[in-house]
Amino acid sequence: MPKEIYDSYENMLFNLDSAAKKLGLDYDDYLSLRYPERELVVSIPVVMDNNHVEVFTGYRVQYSSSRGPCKGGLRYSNDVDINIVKTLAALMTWKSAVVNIPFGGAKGAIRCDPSHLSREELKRITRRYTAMILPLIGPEKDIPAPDINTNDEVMGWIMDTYSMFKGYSVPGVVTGKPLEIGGTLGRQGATGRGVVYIINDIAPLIGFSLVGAKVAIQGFGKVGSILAQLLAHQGSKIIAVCDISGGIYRESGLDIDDLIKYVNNNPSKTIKGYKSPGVTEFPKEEIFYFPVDLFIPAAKENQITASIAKKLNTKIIAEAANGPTLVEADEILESRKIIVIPDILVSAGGLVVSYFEWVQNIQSLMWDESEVNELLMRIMKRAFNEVWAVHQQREVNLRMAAYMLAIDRVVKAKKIRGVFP
Ligand SMILES: NC(=O)C1=CN([C@@H]2O[C@H](COP(=O)(O)OP(=O)(O)OC[C@H]3O[C@@H](n4cnc5c(N)ncnc54)[C@H](OP(=O)(O)O)[C@@H]3O)[C@@H](O)[C@H]2O)C=CC1
Ligand SMILES: O=C(O)CCC(=O)C(=O)O
Repeated sequence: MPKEIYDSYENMLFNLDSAAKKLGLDYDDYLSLRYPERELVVSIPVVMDNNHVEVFTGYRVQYSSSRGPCKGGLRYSNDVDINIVKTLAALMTWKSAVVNIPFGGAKGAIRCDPSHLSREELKRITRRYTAMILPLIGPEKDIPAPDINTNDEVMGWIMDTYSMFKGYSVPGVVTGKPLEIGGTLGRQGATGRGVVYIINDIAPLIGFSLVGAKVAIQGFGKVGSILAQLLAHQGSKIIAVCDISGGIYRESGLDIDDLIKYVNNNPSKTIKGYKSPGVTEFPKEEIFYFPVDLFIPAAKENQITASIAKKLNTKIIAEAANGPTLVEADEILESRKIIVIPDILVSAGGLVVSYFEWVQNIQSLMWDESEVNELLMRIMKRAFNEVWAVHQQREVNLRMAAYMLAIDRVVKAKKIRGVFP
């Protein structure tokens, strides 16, 4: 058993190397996949509301463009560094390949705490960051999208800044933007919707039913809240959720529609202070320990460590967050027969609908929401079936199956392009 790996990039490399080995790849054929194509670190000077200047650090990592333009979200958080951005950019590469859409992978971040910044400060930081990464992005090169603590409004600011430099409107430079400026119907709930589609796909194959299933969810943001709502509407009991402020629990299931309304109206945009009959509070670190049928990490990476894996009391984990499970935890979960549906498959819904948004932008088309959701379901189902087939044929777990599918596709693209001898 390998030592417990807390370095997220090492964690990703471990999975990449294992998949390459199982595929029987030559080291020469996949060595370049262990490195990002391009990394940019920028220092962003911004005049704050108090008229003093602060300098923020920003990142954009383009991991691979072998299968198409680089694609991936932009995160605002105090705990980002180049290592985590590289990891997330790699995961985007594998994710695009698993769902077989013509994108590579990228990720961006700005080290900041948005809860301590005014809207105007955030806007100035975003605009300056955009100007500084401008040579790297564009509809044919690299297309940012929302991730932790960013949203459609932030995407609108990026689009505007990029368009100002170009001298004309370029909607296709970002996805996840407001509908009024070229966003697509269906993007806001797409990641959560994709998670629920995949759980519905796997359910009959493993004798699982979402109706009446007990669920715990870590993270109640853009992804966690929507998937909680969709699962609740399908008859699951969401017994516990948490965000950065703490957790809430109700044995008979939380009223998710009511909770979403509460969070939207709460000035802190958290679940803190939510009261309802039968609801009790718990410290957020305890989210892992409720006896449930389905556990969904929807917050951030490196959450499920070996010690947590030993105690998790669930049948299935659906990784809505990117990179929530450490390698050593994976081994423990497998030995405990807990099924892990990996991030690069189950969380791909947002990416897929971003692809639809980009397609609409470059063709000046506008699709109906039903068209978006139907095609999302088809693409997610195709990806699930392909991962499941590798899982069955090669007798590997679902993460390894997804990595094998993805890496094979990226290596083939590189070979066809003549990158390797
Ligand atoms: N947005 C997207 O389309 C996609 C996102 N993802 C991944 O999903 C995850 C969530 O992203 P998203 O929903 O967009 O981000 P948001 O910023 O909208 O939400 C993040 C949620 O996680 C909570 N959170 C953060 N840290 C902790 C913690 N230590 N313990 C418990 N809760 C915590 C936040 O709480 P609070 O709000 O109180 O800070 C918030 O509820 C990330 O891993 C992201 O990379 C994956 C695919 C696509
Ligand atoms: O919508 C996108 O392009 C990317 C979303 C993302 O960052 C992710 O899937 O992690």
